[in-house]
Amino acid sequence: MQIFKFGGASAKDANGIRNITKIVKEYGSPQNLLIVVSAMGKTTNSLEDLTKAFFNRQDNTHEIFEQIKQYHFDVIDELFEGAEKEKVADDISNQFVEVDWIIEDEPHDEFDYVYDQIVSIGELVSTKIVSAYLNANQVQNKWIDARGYIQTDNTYREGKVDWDLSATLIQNELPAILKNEIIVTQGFVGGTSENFTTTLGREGSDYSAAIFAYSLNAEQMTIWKDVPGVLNADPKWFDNTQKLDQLSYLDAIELAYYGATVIHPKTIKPLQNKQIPLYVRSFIKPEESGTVISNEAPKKIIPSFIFKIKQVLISISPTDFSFIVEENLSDIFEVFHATGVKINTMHNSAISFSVSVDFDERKTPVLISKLKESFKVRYNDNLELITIRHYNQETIDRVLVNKETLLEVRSRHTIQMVVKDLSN
Ligand SMILES: Nc1ncnc2c1ncn2[C@@H]1O[C@H](COP(=O)(O)OP(=O)(O)O)[C@@H](O)[C@H]1O
Ligand SMILES: N[C@@H](CC(=O)OP(=O)(O)O)C(=O)O
Repeated sequence: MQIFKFGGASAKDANGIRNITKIVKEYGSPQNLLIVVSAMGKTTNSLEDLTKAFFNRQDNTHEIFEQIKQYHFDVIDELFEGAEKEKVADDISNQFVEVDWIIEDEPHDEFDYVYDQIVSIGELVSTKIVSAYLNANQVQNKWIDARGYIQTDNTYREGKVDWDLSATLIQNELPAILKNEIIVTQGFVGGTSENFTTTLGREGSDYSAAIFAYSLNAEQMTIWKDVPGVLNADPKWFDNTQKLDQLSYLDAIELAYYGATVIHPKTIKPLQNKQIPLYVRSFIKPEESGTVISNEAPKKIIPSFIFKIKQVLISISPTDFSFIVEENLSDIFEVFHATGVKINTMHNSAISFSVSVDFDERKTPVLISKLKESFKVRYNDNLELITIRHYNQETIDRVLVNKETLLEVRSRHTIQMVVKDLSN
């Protein structure tokens, strides 16, 4: 059993979908292959814009949606002909109608719930297109709705997976189908016991693929990316990156956790639990070997760099004479939990607790005002968080050129620095 995952970058246009088909034909097998696909290109961002526009009752709500639809219909136009084209276009129109119904009403429901009902459409339509194109090109496959298999609670935008139920549903139904044909399904989406749609968190399609891999006891999982494999830094920010041919599960979890966006952080643990190797390979050069993530540690350790921008460094101190650890930490964590803000790094002294978090236009102001109800709060925004895994002094010096360090946290293998860019 193999799992392939194709992300938005690989399915961004008609040529991308042709390339996916070529890869499946060359490197996949006609049975025992489950393919997880994300929304096409940057569709999820556009659907987020649509959800916000709908909530803010913006005049351009319908215009944004029309652009999203047109993007998909243009791809269908390029990929299919005649009756087949009409059939696929009809199917996609029917999917989009579900969103039309939502945005024609007034926004009454909770934002996160509505977000999931709208944003999930990206994966539903991309998989219909990919599945139809594969079938039209001699790759027999069945489209399945992941919402019937990946079961979550109702934490919208960050659905918590019910592993036992999901694994049971997957094991009960999918192996029989996979004996005869390939399955094509959605990443990122799940379903609740009441049949509402949830999403698993941004970039969660890798995680979906891992849930299927775990539940089906796959021999291996491959994520096809626009990079040659896992590199020691994001090539969008860093020149002269090096490919890591081999990576231990532990290092991969740490890199993803600290923000290496090449793999969703929740992806690795389920694979590690079942010792399923994860291959990260290039859809541009599929013949190359990529990176393998498994139990085997590489012989040579290469330092890795992770940058996160738009950081807010928040310093929290008691308004009375109490110490931070003994008396205040649980209250502070409670506020972070209640506002759904994740801490990227933290440090405490006797009377202050500092954290760095991603700036979020909705959540950050709420977090700060809630903290201000009980604490003295100071904050600094527009900062960067630099993490170096397997650091040494030379690597630290390299990243700190023209930066002022505001916070530093070190462990044996990892250093994190919150810095201000002085060149702006
Ligand atoms: N350490 C890293 N190694 C490789 N790519 C990285 C790394 N960190 C971040 N990236 C970024 O991850 C991107 C691929 O992931 P992503 O855009 O989520 O793909 P997809 O959406 O197609 O699944 C690359 O284009 C690269 O910019
Ligand atoms: N489409 C979702 C889920 C996802 O994982 O996408 P990608 O595989 O393109 O990162 C997102 O953009 O968040």
